[in-house]
Amino acid sequence: MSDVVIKAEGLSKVYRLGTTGTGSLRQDLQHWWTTSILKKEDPFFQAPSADNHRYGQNQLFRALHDVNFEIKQGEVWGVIGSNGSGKSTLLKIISRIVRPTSGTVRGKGTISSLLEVGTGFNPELTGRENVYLSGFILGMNKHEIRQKFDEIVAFSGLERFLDTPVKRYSSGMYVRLAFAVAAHLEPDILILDEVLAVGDAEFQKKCLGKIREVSHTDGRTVIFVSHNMQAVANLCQQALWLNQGLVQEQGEVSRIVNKFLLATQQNVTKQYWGDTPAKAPGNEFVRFQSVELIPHFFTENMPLDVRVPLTVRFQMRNLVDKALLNVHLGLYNSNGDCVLTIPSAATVYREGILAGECTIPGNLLNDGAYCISLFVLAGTAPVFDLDSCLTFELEDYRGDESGWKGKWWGTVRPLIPFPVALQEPVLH
Ligand SMILES: Nc1ncnc2c1ncn2[C@@H]1O[C@H](COP(=O)(O)OP(=O)(O)OP(=O)(O)O)[C@@H](O)[C@H]1O
Repeated sequence: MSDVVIKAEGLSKVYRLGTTGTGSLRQDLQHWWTTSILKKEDPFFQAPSADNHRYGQNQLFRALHDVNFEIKQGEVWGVIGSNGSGKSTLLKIISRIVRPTSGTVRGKGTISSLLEVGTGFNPELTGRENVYLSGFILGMNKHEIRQKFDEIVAFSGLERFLDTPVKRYSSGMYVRLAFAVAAHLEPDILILDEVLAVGDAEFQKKCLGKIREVSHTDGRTVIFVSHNMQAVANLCQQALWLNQGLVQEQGEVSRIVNKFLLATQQNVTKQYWGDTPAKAPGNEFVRFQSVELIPHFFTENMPLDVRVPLTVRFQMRNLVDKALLNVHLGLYNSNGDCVLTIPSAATVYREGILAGECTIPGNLLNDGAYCISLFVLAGTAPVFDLDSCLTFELEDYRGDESGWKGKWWGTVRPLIPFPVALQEPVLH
């Protein structure tokens, strides 16, 4: 299709132990710059140890395997996955810093990658000189760079260190400058790796704002790696979930993030889209504003236990006057089985914000991980599915009178009175 700007087909990457790679992105880039561009020896280079990498036969390690996806013009994609799942490798391949072992990535338009900018920094040159150098490497002329220079410097907040060689910068300062350069070059495609892992909260907020501006206002394509699921969910429309080098799933961001969180057992007990209505899940009929799981009693740092009643509360904008709507709450266990469905009554609503809540009683669900989906229907016709919007885990309180301390068999474990009494004692 004509609006596809990046297409990856059958992408695989196999690393050979000890050829290159330190496990640290900055050191990798520094090593590549020193050895491949400056043609010098890198005195600080250390190959990764076998302790922290799982290598297969013949010292080969498969970092990516048969990865396929298409990214369209103006889309913002989040690449998510656990540590070592291949996210940075994928970004390095798209940025053309690393070659795939097999498969292809085809791109359309200019790519500005935080990796590439960071790689281009010469440690001996000052911040100011590196801004110009990066601009030149990325094809800008002196006049264009000068026009952007003040904005880049102001964004980085590094005015006082502009004439300091970047080898004296902390890794946070380094990334601030690299991000400022990459984001201000007006690329067609902006590639960002873990920009939120460094820097203070204020800078992270600024980065998020800039990414939003680059994508929403300027309509550019952004690919964004982060471990911050809240940021991914707020910023991106699509997500690609990598698991041990394989694409576990890809698609609409909230569905993928929630599945990932459920799989990695991180609880999501609240989602709020009130500040970002354009990003809120929904369509031309309804749009969700918030959804929340409220335990009736809760001890901080203690797992939720099976006795606790759980209220699910949501707010949703109804965009069609006199719409006949009903909402179904679906509760699923970690096998994907539907444990129960709770329907609201079908009602004709005026246009406006609807609020609903229902409570799953305590002493009903078994130990385990759960997710909740909300389905909006018009009678029986589907209107919108808010898939896997809340995830949580329950633990048994292990205080059962039967003395059994393990998990109960069955999908549910309701507390149903079961008195057993001696009816006819044997008389001796
Ligand atoms: N140059 C290299 N040589 C050998 N192995 C490498 C090299 N670069 C990465 N790896 C290995 O490939 C796997 C994928 O690494 P990658 O950095 O792409 O993962 P990631 O998902 O970005 O991880 P993280 O979230 O920790 O940054 C890891 O096990 C890593 O140790």
